[in-house]
Amino acid sequence: MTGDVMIEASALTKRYGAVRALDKVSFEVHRGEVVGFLGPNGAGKSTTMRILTCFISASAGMARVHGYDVFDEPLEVRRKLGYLPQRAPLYGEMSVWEYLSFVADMRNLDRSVFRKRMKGVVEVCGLAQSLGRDIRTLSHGYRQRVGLAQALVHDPPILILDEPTSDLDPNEKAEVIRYIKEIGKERTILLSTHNLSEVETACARAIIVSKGRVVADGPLDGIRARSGKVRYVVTVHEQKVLDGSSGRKPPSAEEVQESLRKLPGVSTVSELPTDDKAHSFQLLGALGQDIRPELFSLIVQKGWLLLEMRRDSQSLEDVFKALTKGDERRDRGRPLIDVDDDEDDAGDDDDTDEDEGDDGADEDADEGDETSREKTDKKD
Ligand SMILES: Nc1ncnc2c1ncn2[C@@H]1O[C@H](COP(=O)(O)OP(=O)(O)OP(=O)(O)O)[C@@H](O)[C@H]1O
Repeated sequence: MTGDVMIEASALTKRYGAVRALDKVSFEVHRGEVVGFLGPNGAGKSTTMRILTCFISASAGMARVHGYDVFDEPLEVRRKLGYLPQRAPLYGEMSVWEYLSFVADMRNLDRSVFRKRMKGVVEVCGLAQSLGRDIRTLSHGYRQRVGLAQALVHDPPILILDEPTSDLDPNEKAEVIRYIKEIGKERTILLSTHNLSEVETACARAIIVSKGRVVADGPLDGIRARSGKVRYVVTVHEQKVLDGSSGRKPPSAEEVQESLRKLPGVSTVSELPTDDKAHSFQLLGALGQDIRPELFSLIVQKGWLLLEMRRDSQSLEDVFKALTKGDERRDRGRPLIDVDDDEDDAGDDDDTDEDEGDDGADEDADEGDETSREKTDKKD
């Protein structure tokens, strides 16, 4: 293994027939990091994760997990990682304990090692009260906890979690994220999600993919600052003016907007909805400039009654939207436009359904889904 790189993807490309799902995706995840893997629907998150976990092969490029090549050394890779796919591979008729011991058997774990390990796993996933219950009787949130537990049974140093909180209610989401944070204290985690607040809670770094490409990779603060803009929110009273400005009339929204727009350094002014008797506006300005003094002078000079003024860097959500704009992928596919790397892909140009996984259970159902989705895409 080179240094402490635990996951390495280098120029990963994946084609499903005419669809280029991944286009030279490269990134590294280091020991101890909890990295958010973000992207809109169809951006290529699951495809990347399925390659890293040896469930499908790439059309081109290279990936290593804990220093092992996912194509040449899949058994070592699987030993080193725990994987929670989008739909956890669970057997509803088994109890939680039966299921986890079944997973341990699949992994050839010694019984005594399994029992010892279960203590920690059960605690960190909050399953102590549910071990005897049939999985089918559990809520979504608890099922995801069982999914997390199965990924931890063999004590892997690396976890790959594919949208572990989708389908959960807000309380369940918060719970699962709490468990992930706890687990992340001792492991390296790649966590895919649509939920930006989850990334802000659990991760210090994020990788954003869009249309099969990495469009941002770095600490969250760096990504937020990427837009090069800061945001100001200014709110003034709709019906009152500043004390001592009695001769003046309260401003109209148009007047406020027009005056704000004229301030030097302001690039965009947009009105924000508000329930109060107020006019509220969002302004965008350059990152290196602070226009609050000018804003304040303007407001005093006009005699407006200021209710709120704040300045903050753009939110992760703003940057995410800007970076992934137009990537709705409603067609769930992206046609192959350039074919510049054909020579890399000899013999693997038209990957069809190719789950190589042996995780059983619902994974089989996934495979069926994929086959039919692939057929639909091909027909289209
Ligand atoms: N088996 C398949 N056959 C054909 N196309 C596929 C297959 N699996 C994925 N795709 C396509 O590859 C692209 C990337 O899909 P992927 O599932 O990796 O995205 P994602 O970012 O995980 O999306 P989501 O958040 O919706 O799960 C999409 O256009 C999708 O339609």
